[in-house]
Amino acid sequence: MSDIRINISNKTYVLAHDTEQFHHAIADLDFTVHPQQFVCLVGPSGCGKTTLLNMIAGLDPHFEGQINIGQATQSPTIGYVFQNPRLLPWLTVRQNIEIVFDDKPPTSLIDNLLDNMQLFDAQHQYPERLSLGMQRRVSISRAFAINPDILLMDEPFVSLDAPTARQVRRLLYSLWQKRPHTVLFVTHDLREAIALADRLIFLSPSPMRIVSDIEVPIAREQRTDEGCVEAFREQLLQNHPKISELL
Ligand SMILES: Nc1ncnc2c1ncn2[C@@H]1O[C@H](COP(=O)(O)OP(=O)(O)OP(=O)(O)O)[C@@H](O)[C@H]1O
Repeated sequence: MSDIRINISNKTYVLAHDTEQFHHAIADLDFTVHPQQFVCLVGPSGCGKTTLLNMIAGLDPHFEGQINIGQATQSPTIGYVFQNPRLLPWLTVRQNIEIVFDDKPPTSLIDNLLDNMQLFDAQHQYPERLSLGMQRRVSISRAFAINPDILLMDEPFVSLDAPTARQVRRLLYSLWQKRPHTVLFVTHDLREAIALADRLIFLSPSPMRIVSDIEVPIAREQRTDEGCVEAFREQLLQNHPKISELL
């Protein structure tokens, strides 16, 4: 897998054709993500983060600019964890993960994912019986199942209570360490971003641009130390006061 280059000069939504009303969502956004880098995108509500992920996923081709992922000859595999877990209610946990395969996947692959996400005992349950935290773990497992080159995650822990979010974050992190992929992870939570990311990209209100692009210098083994994360957060807010306006 090579670098991902994102260079978007303009993304505009047409709000009403008859009155020529537009929303200028993204302008002059240019950055490169290196293989297996974990990047958190942080920006205010409505600034265009989901729009950007949809464009990278190929779900929205209507923009000016270029997104270059991997080799031109080989299209990359992209996993997408949406804000809403989007599980199929008539399928069990296990079937909701298996559904991303054309043929039946190896039993051990699904077993390992279920095990890693602490879902093994719930594998035959249907989504309506699952807590939101469990549903989110299923959707993360489903995205990892295809062993993606790039994993797009759109606020996957939003609306979870703090202890559940911490638990799912730890599970995600340990899964990612076993199978590192390039990750673009959207969040509003600066502590969460610092605990997970190699790099933080702060984004402006629309039209969305990069405000700051900052490496996280904390060693991986120290990321579970909340004191360490908090100290870096305070330092960041002090050195880059504009960031607090974006949270
Ligand atoms: N299909 C669409 N048609 C018109 N406007 C849209 C469409 N999709 C998104 N928008 C607008 O584009 C802007 C960016 O939306 P987007 O969902 O990408 O923001 P976001 O940063 O992901 O927000 P949040 O953090 O609240 O999820 C918003 O003003 C939104 O109303």
